[in-house]
Amino acid sequence: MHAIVEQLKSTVAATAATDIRAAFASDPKRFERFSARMDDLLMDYSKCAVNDEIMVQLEKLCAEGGVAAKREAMFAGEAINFTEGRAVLHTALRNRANTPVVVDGKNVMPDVNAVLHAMSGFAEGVRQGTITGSTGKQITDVVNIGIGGSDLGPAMATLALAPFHDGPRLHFVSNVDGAHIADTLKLLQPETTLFIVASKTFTTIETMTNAATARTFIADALGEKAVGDHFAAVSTALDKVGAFGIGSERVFGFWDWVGGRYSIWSAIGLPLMIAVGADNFTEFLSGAHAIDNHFRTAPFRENLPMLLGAIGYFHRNVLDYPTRAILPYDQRLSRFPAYLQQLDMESNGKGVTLDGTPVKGNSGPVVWGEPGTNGQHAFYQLIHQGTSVIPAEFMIAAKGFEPELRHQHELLIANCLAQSAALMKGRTLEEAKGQLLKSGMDAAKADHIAPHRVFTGNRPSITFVYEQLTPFALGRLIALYEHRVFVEGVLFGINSFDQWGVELGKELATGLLPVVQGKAGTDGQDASTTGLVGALSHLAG
Ligand SMILES: O=P(O)(O)OC[C@H]1O[C@](O)(CO)[C@@H](O)[C@@H]1O
Repeated sequence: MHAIVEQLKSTVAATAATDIRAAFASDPKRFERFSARMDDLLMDYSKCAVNDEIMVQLEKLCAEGGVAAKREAMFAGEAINFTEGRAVLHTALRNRANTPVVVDGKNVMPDVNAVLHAMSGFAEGVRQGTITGSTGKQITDVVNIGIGGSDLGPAMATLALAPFHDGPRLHFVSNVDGAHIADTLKLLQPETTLFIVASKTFTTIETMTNAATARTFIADALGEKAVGDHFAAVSTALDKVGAFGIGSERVFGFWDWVGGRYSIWSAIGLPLMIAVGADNFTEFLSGAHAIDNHFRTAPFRENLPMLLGAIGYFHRNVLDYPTRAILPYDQRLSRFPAYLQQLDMESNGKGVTLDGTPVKGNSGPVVWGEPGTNGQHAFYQLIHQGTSVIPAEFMIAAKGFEPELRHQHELLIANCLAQSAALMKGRTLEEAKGQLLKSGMDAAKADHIAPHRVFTGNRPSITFVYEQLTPFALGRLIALYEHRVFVEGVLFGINSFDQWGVELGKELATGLLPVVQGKAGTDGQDASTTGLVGALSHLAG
């Protein structure tokens, strides 16, 4: 592995591969050679600093890194999340072929199908008004209370699939900041509100605290007995849910082999199903299943997740780029960058390899982004002219859902394509100066101003194009990124499926709560924390 990375670095240095602009000038077939398709989903990576030699080496890297074998181990239910002793089987949740998937000697598919069946019965009951609130009124508002993977997936996907949303209104409460639930409850009538408490562990302090506040909201308005009619729960910890007082017919389970950030396909997707209906949810699963099959069978140069992972690794560990920007040209994908932050950074933000030794080189990059065109008017300045190179990942549908606003979609497409072209082409000093002279500026001033109007170009980007953001297309897009994270994790040599890095802060917060409440002193706290506690308590009065 290390040898191929070194080889890739020398290939980059020796072949002037980073001159993407020159590569386009000399090869009219570059787009055909460095793009791949899966049905209507096109991945254009021709604007990355790759050539055939680099692609051959990346393929070799994936082969030597054992990506294919590890992929099969994941699909087969091996306990690849070894620090937690768990299989990693979110793929079983969308296994529309229903082929057996065996964990600890048991085929999990009957349980997966049974939960899906129960979810659709409940979701359709809420949507059609056969499941009502305690006073018999139809549910108009559903509030999902969860955080991290128990929030980001359904929140992102519900927004993304707004054109398919014909069920009750959905709200998402995640933050332990009381402002979040208070602002949400202000909009709601207890009689017509259903809360879904979503927590894999059913111990997460944010979710349990918000759930207790929601419970009081119902009990105060409708009486203690009404609670059962206004709550449902999603969890792997069914014993803990029972103690909260939610009837078993309203509890939807999943399993420890589903990671939180991979759980949108499980009962965590219940709010999405209530919003768009069971058939659309099934389509969403089918899109992901299509990518799963593609990931397992397509050859490297046609395999979208493999290519995306290999190029991601190339950017991070060969070219040393510290971040990547996710730039959907789709307002409805505005939460997709946040979703990918958890997926990618919680999975691959690790410092040790599988054998516990420090990662050589880099592990996962910082992932960030905002939808275009808004980002253009905010941070694209730095992407175009800043001192760091930031690989950008664009995505755009050929068709919007508003035929009457087609001209707006055309503008959106033009902007998306213009950005990747500008990043690649840039503008030389001569071009900048020529433009200024043409505009009538005198030569001395043009000399002075032109450097500020230079774009270095050669800034890499990947663009995804698809027909329309349907449930199928969204499922495909998410699964594509999941497998990209998997490929990169294998190449980094890390376990992508645990998240010990979130634990220390949680432990310290538990210890600090009595200090903040004034029930314990600051003995043993560091001087900064002691000072901050003092300042906050003084200000709170
Ligand atoms: O679903 P739970 O158990 O409430 O956890 C919420 C989130 O918290 C984390 O464990 C991180 O603290 C995530 O991995 C998870 O998605």
